Amino acid sequence: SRFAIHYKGKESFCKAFHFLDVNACIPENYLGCSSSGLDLDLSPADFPLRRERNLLQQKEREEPSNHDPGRDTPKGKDDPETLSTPYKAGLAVAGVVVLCCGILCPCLYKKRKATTHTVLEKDPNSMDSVSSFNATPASEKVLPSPYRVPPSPSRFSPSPRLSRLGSVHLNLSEIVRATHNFSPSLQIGEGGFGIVYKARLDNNQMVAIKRAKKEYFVNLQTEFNSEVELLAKIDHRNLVKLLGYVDKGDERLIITEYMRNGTLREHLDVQQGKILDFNQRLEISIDVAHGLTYLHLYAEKQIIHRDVKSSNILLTEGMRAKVADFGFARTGPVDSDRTHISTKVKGTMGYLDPEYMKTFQLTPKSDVYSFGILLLEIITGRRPVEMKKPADERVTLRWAFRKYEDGNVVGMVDPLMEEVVDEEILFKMFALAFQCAAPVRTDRPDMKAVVEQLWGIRADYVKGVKK
Ligand SMILES: Nc1ncnc2c1ncn2[C@@H]1O[C@H](COP(=O)(O)OP(=O)(O)OP(=O)(O)O)[C@@H](O)[C@H]1O
Repeated sequence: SRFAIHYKGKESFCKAFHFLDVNACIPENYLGCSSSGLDLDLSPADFPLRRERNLLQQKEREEPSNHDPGRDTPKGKDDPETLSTPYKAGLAVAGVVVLCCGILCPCLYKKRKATTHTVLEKDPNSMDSVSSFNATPASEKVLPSPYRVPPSPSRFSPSPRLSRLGSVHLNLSEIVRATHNFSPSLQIGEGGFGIVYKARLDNNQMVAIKRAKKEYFVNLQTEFNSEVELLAKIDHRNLVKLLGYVDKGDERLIITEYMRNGTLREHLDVQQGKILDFNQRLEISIDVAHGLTYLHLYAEKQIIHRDVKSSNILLTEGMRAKVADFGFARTGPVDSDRTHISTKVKGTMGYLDPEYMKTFQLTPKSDVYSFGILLLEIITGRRPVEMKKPADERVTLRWAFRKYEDGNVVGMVDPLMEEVVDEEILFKMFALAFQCAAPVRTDRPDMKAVVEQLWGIRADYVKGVKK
């Protein structure tokens, strides 16, 4: 019966082995091949995940944009030689209007200038200082599928505004004061986007402030806009809340709620002092699954996070988990009859969906894949790739599935966790992780189904604990 319960997980993962063997996907990519089209040029010696992510970003920076608006402008319309007389008359009227604006604008500008460094004001117009997020540029085709359920019109209504968000009135001088002029003593971390500081605002609220690195400034502009635009539309207890931003001069700052207990990865590494027990790990998994379900199904626009990993899961004082870092996130297909977006591969190696890497087709199921890898990480404590282990044990997904097939789920549990967990519960957790990490996205459950399975596992676990 155990086999029957977990069969789907096994079947999917057997296909995974086949897929990975055929495409030489896992080990080779990590060791420097570029079967997916990404020239990652990685070697075991310089494997740190951050480096890979930076390489992916760097690769993207190197790619010239193929939708230069200047180049795309059709000749004729803007060419004065080819304009008709009524068109010229129209231009003359437009010229007068522009002249009037030229006279009036300095007055209007003066009025606006006072608010340019204020962030997320209650007035929805304060968003004007953020460049709009281009969800589907010309190069990112959206392909049709007959399977997608039509979304409700409200979910995809255009130009969502920020007025419903709680807001913090911030300006640069307040942030400079709160961070003691970006003092290293207040630094709490550093990521691909820049340095993160903690700070106490004038209203006594603790916040985290991400400051873009100036040297990467131009290249990170899209990432900044993406993070701000997406975070601004989101309000869910399992997603880190945006409190404000500054986009002024050469400063780009994102202010989010401060998460006192740091990242999930830090806890798995016991850097915060206490070992996570099984119940905490299960609750964290459920929280993350809730957050992702919200992004995929219930947000105003479908959002695909693209960088689900343990260092992007932050924990509150009460050890509730929230998904953070929306720098790579993007909106899903806009039309109801579309299922995926063709786009550049972004994310962190080890968590990246192999089908997305191969086909460049992004769907919410890429997040499901990353969640599967995260689930393995949560139960075993291992990173997705453990470079210090012998070659055949390095890739956690492979290592875990082999043990699972041998029926040795107990032997896979994080050795730091001393608690004895019922074997049946562990089988279910691993089976779910393998389903999520199936190589083909159609074999993966959606996040809502994942949540339901996790609820079932929690119910069984609680029953077992009460016995
Ligand atoms: N809201 C927050 N509250 C508390 N700590 C935070 C917060 N945001 C970020 N941090 C800390 O700052 C570190 C860097 O975060 P950031 O999101 O910039 O990068 P990352 O996700 O770790 O790496 P990368 O951006 O390369 O994926 C995190 O690992 C975490 O320790």
